[in-house]
Amino acid sequence: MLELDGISRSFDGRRVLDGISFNVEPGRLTGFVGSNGAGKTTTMRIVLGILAPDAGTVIWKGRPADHEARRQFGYMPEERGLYPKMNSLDQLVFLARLHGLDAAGARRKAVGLLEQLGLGERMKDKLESLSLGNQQRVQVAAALIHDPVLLVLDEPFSGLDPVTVDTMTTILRTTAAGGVPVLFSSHQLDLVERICDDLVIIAGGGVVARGTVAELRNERAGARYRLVLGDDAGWLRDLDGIEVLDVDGPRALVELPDVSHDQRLLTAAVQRGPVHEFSRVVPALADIYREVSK
Ligand SMILES: Nc1ncnc2c1ncn2[C@@H]1O[C@H](COP(=O)(O)OP(=O)(O)OP(=O)(O)O)[C@@H](O)[C@H]1O
Repeated sequence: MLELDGISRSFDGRRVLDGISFNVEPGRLTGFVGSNGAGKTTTMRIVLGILAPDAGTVIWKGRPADHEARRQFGYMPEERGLYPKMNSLDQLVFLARLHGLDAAGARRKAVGLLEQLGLGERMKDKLESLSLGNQQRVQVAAALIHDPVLLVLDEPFSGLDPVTVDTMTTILRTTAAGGVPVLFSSHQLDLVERICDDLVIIAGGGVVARGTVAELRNERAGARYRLVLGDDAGWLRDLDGIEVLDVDGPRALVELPDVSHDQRLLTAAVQRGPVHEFSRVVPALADIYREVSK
């Protein structure tokens, strides 16, 4: 539904984005990952129309995104940008009115969102008096105040404790479940791996990997297997065509010529005795990230 097609952008003659293309599908959480300075914020700003690309197109529902389409996008910028001295309710009412709601409608919407985000009791407190996690919730509320058709968030999880991470995750999931494409950047790979449906990794100005987390992990999994047997696994060294990488008592790590040999290995192990664990070693997202970002 959101499509980035060949987006390029330079600053002071230095090319930061060089033909970035990927899609963000409705109803899915897409994680956007890349090292510091890889160009995530620049990409998001281009999606929102805050920055213009030197080349390429942002396409929304099959057409180049124009001002009208972008008015309906929701954005939580890296620099946040709400007023610290104003209370949450007033800020949200103000934003809702900018989006065309009347006074009563704006208030209803703002109160509803704040209550949904667990801030009902604090809505009259100045933003600066709230904890970082609660401030972040207000920032998300600001991005959601006009029921956006697309939600883009720059590092929404940064600085949050595990409980607030869960609240933020629920907010993003609920938004996605309503059919909204959600794109968020993060440096917390374990978190990205856990919550996102699709993943885009950028490095060196381009997209170096994209797909579902499972696809990316399975594509890069070799034919390496971990076994935990009933007793010493040293006998695996005598099996033809199997490279034993490590044996530690009943535990072993082996490499097969390819995955089609796995049943032969399993059968041999079962014939010898109990098999407590037999699993293909699949790389973690952090390993994939390291590999593709080199
Ligand atoms: N307005 C600007 N003028 C000059 N250079 C810029 C500008 N905006 C971004 N850059 C440069 O472009 C590169 C990409 O920056 P960007 O903020 O998009 O990266 P990022 O992936 O979001 O990084 P981080 O993870 O650290 O937030 C950086 O080298 C940055 O210094």
